[in-house]
Amino acid sequence: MRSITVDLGERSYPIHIGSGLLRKIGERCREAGIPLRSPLLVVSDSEVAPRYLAEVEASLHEQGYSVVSHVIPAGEASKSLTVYEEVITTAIQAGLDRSSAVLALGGGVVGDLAGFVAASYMRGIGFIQIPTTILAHDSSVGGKVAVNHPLAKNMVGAFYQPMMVLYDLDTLSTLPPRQVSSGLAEVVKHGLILDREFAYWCREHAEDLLALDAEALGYALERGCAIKAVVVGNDEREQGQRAILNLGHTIGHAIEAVGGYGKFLHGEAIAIGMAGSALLAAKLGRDQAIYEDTVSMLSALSLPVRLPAEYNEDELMDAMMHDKKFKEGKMTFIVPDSIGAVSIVNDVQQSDVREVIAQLKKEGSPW
Ligand SMILES: NC(=O)c1ccc[n+]([C@@H]2O[C@H](COP(=O)([O-])OP(=O)(O)OC[C@H]3O[C@@H](n4cnc5c(N)ncnc54)[C@H](O)[C@@H]3O)[C@@H](O)[C@H]2O)c1
Ligand SMILES: O=C(O)C(=O)C[C@@H](O)[C@H](O)[C@H](O)COP(=O)(O)O
Ligand SMILES: [Zn+2]
Repeated sequence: MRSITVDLGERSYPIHIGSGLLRKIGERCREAGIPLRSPLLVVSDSEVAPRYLAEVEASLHEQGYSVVSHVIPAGEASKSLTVYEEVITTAIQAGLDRSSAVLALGGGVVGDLAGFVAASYMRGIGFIQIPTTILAHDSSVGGKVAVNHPLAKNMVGAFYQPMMVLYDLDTLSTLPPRQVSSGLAEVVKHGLILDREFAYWCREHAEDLLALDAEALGYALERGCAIKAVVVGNDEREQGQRAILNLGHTIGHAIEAVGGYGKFLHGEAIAIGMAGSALLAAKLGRDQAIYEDTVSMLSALSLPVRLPAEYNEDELMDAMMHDKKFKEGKMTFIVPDSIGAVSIVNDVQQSDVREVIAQLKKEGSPW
């Protein structure tokens, strides 16, 4: 097992990454000081629960915890205010108190939703992330928790750090191939924003990563978590530099909202968004090679880099203007300066964004 610390003073916490961690969860909760008399709530989804929930519950019971589990339907549509209310109802009925904790067993959907439950139930109780997707190396670290609104992604949420992240890499072996690629989009994003060598490494090792080779995947996820931990440690509430983690998300979030949540997976939408940011970079005078390298990296990871023709430009622009990245009448984009370095550009012209969208659609279907 390897551990990385997210350094946030009194809110610091460890990310434990390794094999066989699910069966140790009970012990970890005891070590973290979660009292036995307060019930725990495990939130999971309909794909993850049949595979991994029993092991988690058994580990908690073994230590003497009383546990209630709430299983949501798998998929992005569950990151909603409706499902949020259902989970809160379970928490109240199960008698969770202010010393209780919520454990998120699943991908980013479960993590973001359960995290918002933990942040808001009785104004905040304990929270533990148990990620089971590649993508969740990103979502389980950093404390952004939220649910979606039909008009805009992650619109209702909070900054709320977990007490720990327990990343059992054994769970990743059951991920469907499309989810593997989607998760790798955020992995390569961490290279594209801050680590040139790592970004090219991802392209070189794309086949190993797609095949879930344990050594390659372990290295990639550790590197991704480490980069994220540093950025969050320096700017927890996105007052400045944390915004670089949003590379590809200005267009990506709009694609998710306009297409209907779940049509494109989050990582797929962000891949198209990262291709768009690289096109914008060329429009703003950066080297065209950035776009070519970005697209070759994403394509090697079996990710889309084009937008289907049916996506309406006005609807996408409208969605972008409801996003958190639209402030004081201006649109923010994270723009690559080179592979491994980006700038936060706060005054992107809408006409440039429209041209980028048109270009992303030019060659038709992304696959
Ligand atoms: N909070 C953040 O900082 C942050 C960062 C990145 C993404 N996100 C959010 O994360 C979400 C996407 O996360 P995701 O890609 O993990 O999606 P997800 O949680 O929907 O999981 C993807 C799919 O894989 C299934 N699954 C999960 N683990 C599995 C396993 N081990 N074996 C088999 N199937 C498994 C799930 O049931 C689901 O169908 C989006 O809502 C995105 O906005 C948040
Ligand atoms: O942690 C962050 O900060 C990120 O931006 C990570 C993103 O990958 C993630 O999708 C995040 O949820 C987007 O945040 P938002 O503030 O744009 O909703
Ligand atoms: Zn993301």
